[in-house]
Amino acid sequence: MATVDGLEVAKHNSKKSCWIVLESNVYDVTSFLSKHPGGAAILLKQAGSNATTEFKKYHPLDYVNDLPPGSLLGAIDPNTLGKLNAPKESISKPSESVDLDKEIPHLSLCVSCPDFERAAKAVLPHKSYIYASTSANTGLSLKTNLDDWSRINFRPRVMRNVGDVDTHRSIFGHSSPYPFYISPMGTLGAIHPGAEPEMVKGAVRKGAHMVVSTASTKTSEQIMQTYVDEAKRLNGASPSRLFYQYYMPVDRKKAIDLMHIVKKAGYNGLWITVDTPVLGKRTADRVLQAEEAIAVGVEEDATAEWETGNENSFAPSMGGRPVSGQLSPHTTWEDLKWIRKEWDGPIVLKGIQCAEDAKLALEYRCQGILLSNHGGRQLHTAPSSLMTLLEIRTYCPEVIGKLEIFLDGGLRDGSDVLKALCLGATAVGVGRPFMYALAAYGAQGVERCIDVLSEELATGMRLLGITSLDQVRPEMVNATRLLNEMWRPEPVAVRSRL
Ligand code: HEM
Ligand SMILES: Cc1cc2nc3c(=O)[nH]c(=O)nc-3n(C[C@H](O)[C@H](O)[C@H](O)COP(=O)(O)O)c2cc1C
Repeated sequence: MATVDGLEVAKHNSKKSCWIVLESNVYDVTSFLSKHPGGAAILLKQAGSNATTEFKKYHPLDYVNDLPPGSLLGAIDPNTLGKLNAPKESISKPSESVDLDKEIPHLSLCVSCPDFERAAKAVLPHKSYIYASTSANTGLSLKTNLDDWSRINFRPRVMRNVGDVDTHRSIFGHSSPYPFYISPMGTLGAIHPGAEPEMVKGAVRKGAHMVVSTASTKTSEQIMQTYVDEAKRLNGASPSRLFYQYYMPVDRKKAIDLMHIVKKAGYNGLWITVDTPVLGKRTADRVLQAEEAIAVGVEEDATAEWETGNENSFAPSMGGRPVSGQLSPHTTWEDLKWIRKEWDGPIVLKGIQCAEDAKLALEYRCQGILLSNHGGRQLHTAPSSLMTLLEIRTYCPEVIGKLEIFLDGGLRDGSDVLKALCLGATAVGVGRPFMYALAAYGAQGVERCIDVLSEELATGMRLLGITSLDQVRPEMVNATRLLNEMWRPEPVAVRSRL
């Protein structure tokens, strides 16, 4: 392979000709600028420079194989690395990389979930914090998620000998000390240098289950390897299991290949995300991208080239842009038939938002449903998962007991977990609190966040008058306020009295 001089690379630093160094190779990404789902600006900031560190925050290295043929120009001459440009400064406030030296609160000061968000905000680059914290449109779905938990109250019983409590629950036969798991979240490399493996370490050390995102920074195999290594280090003592969140590639062959990779790697179940036929409107991310583009002198089109096509092989993740090819607007219930042929383990549909679809999931022989509105990042004013659970209890209660029922969205306290369980949930997913804990403290933060939720749960159980999660009952909560607002079918024929 030819050797390229650093001085030559440095000259190709504009949108007319944009070269970057990744690991030891030089790539011409000029024709890729308008196709990059992360936008042209982020590549142009690296034009003529070594983009490896920045690249690794977002992508596994094998992404370079998806550059157009002919992009690889040769190996960078190692003696000329000093002649490369320095990457252009980002406009992101306060800094572009995770700065672990920044003043963050001592971990012991994190005693409830919101404390992790404050710590993360102090340490995260502005762009990463926006990615993690924001939601769709004006943010109303996220607000509903958070609010609805406070609209249900407990109905506690007293004098019940609550000395010892057991918080164990199983997901598809895999027992865990907790009835909550870590929700799948993409692009953790932008949150912590250790990315998904760092999150896995925290989960395994505490015995919590975790669902791994298709849009991860590391490959599914690398993430599983960390799990295996960490479990081995603990002499197999951790009951943790990894499940896989699946964004189905449009291309059938790629979709099947991905399932085979995941199965071979040893994931214990497939969480198929179904609330994402297109990406929701990620308002804050889009503003940020536009600001970045203006700062490097490119105007991002409202619809870039890659948004109009149908095919590529990638997952949606960070940023305000949809990635075509992975978000298939054409998916239907019938697809579950061929998926079932390829995947013989448990299937959970992630993103069920009404009773009718819960019933369909049962008819299509899924093993579980996850009631979720994607953390408020998809449909503007979508229902909270709690509201969907009440609908299911009212209109198709037979689903509960036949399917494993999961909920996520806005859970920020162990007592929220308890409320969901009282109403029939098998277990719940928690997203952002773990992301924030990872951002500020790495695996240790993840462990701490598990402890916080677990302690709140155990205290809640005692004060509610139960000692095991087998004792939870719907009459232990008062859900009247939410029930009053629950969807009801239109009366069939209302005759006018006028
Ligand atoms: C060289 C080949 C590259 C390919 C094939 C590629 C591909 C992609 C794809 C498919 C996405 C969509 C989401 C995802 O799967 O994560 C994406 C997003 C993104 N990429 Fe790249 N990328 C490349 C280089 C880079 C480089 C060098 C950087 C940074 C310097 C970068 C930064 C980003 C960011 C930040 C996003 C998220 C969107 C945003 O927040 O703006 N990419 N890229
Ligand atoms: C930053 C971020 C990234 C996410 N990435 C994914 C993803 O890649 N796949 C997916 O199915 N859900 C994704 N989600 C949704 C979560 O799995 C989950 O539904 C949601 O975060 C739960 O809400 P909570 O964050 O309020 O706990 C993401 C959520 C956030 C906040």
